[in-house]
Amino acid sequence: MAKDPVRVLVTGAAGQIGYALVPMIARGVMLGPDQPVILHMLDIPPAAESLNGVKMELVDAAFPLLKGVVATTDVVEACTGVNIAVMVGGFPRKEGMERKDVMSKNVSIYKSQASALEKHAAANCKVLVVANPANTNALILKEYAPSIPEKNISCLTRLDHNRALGQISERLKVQVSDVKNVIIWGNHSSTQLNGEFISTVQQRGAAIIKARKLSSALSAASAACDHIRDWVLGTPQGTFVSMGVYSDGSYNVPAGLIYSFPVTTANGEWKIVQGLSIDEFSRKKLDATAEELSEEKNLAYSCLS
Ligand SMILES: NC(=O)C1=CN([C@@H]2O[C@H](COP(=O)(O)OP(=O)(O)OC[C@H]3O[C@@H](n4cnc5c(N)ncnc54)[C@H](O)[C@@H]3O)[C@@H](O)[C@H]2O)C=CC1
Ligand SMILES: O=C([O-])CC(=O)C(=O)O
Repeated sequence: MAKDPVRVLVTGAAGQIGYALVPMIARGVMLGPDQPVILHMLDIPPAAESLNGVKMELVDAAFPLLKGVVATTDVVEACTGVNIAVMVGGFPRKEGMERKDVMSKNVSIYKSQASALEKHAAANCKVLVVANPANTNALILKEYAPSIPEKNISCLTRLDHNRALGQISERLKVQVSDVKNVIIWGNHSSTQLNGEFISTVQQRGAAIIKARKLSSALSAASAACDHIRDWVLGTPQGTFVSMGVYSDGSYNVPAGLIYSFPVTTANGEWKIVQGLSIDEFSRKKLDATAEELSEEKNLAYSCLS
C-alpha cells in the first residue's frame, strides 16, 4: 500500500541552500524512494516572487514523489501539520565573519518561529536547524517552544562530519564510503574538534566562501538530507554519525547546550554513543567548544532582550 505523504517544511526556501535542498527532498533523497512528500516552503515577503519561481520549477521537474507544494510567506501556514522542519531561513555570513557574527539577525527569527512550530506543527515533528549560528539558534528554538520534546530539536553538524570523511578519503586515497565513525564534538564553528584534520575541517566553510563568494549550499543541502534520513530511517549497524543535540551531561558536557555528539539512531530516535575514551587533548577541545557555546547562549539572550 502506498505510504501517506510526509510534510516537510523548508524555511528560507528561496535561498541558495533551499534551492539545492527542495529537489533532493522531492526526489526521495531525504526520506527514501518510496516516501511521498508534501513540501512546505517559507520565505519572507521580499523573496515571495523568487519563492514562487522555485515552486514553478518543482512543478516542471515532475517529481513522482511530490504530492503537493505550499509556498508561502505566512509562518503559520508554513508550519501547519509539518512532520519535519528544516530551518534554513536566516542570513549567511560573508568573508571575514565568524558564524556567531550573524547571531543578532538570526536568533530573533528562531525565537519567533519557535512558537509557530510549537502551535501548528504535527505532534512529534522533528526539527533540524541549519541557519547559523546553528547550535545556538536550535537552543533558542528549544527554549521558546517548551512543549516540543527536546529530543526532537537538533542542529546540523553533519556537513562538518561529511567534510571530515571527505578529507580523510582524499588523504588516504580510499573511497569515502570506506571511511566511517569520525566525530564532530560541540559547536558548528571554528572550535569544533575533529580527529586529525581539525583546521581544514574547521575552516572549510570559510574556504568555500572565499572560493565561491557564497557559503556552502549543495553540500549543506546534502548533509541536511543525510541528517534527517539517518534520524528517521536509522544508522547502519556499527556506524555512528554527528548530530547537534540537547546535552544530557554525557562526556561531562554541560547539560542545557545543543552540542554535537556521536550518535546512533533507530526507530526515529537518536542515542549518544557512550563509553568512548577521551584523551587530554580532546578533553581540552571538548571543553573549549562547550565554553564557546555557553558564551553564545549568553550573547543570544542579550540580543533578544
Ligand atoms: N549548519 C551548517 O552546516 C550550515 C549553515 N548555513 C547557514 O544556513 C543559512 C542559509 O544559508 P543560504 O541558503 O546560503 O542563505 P541565503 O541568503 O541564500 O538564503 C537564506 C534565505 O532565508 C530567507 N529568510 C530570511 N529571514 C527569514 C525568515 N524570518 N523566515 C524565512 N526565511 C527567511 C532569506 O530571504 C533567504 O531566501 C545561513 O545562516 C548560513 O550561514 C550554511 C551552510 C552550512
Ligand atoms: O561557513 C559558513 O558560514 C557556512 C557554513 O556554516 C559552512 O559552510 O559550514
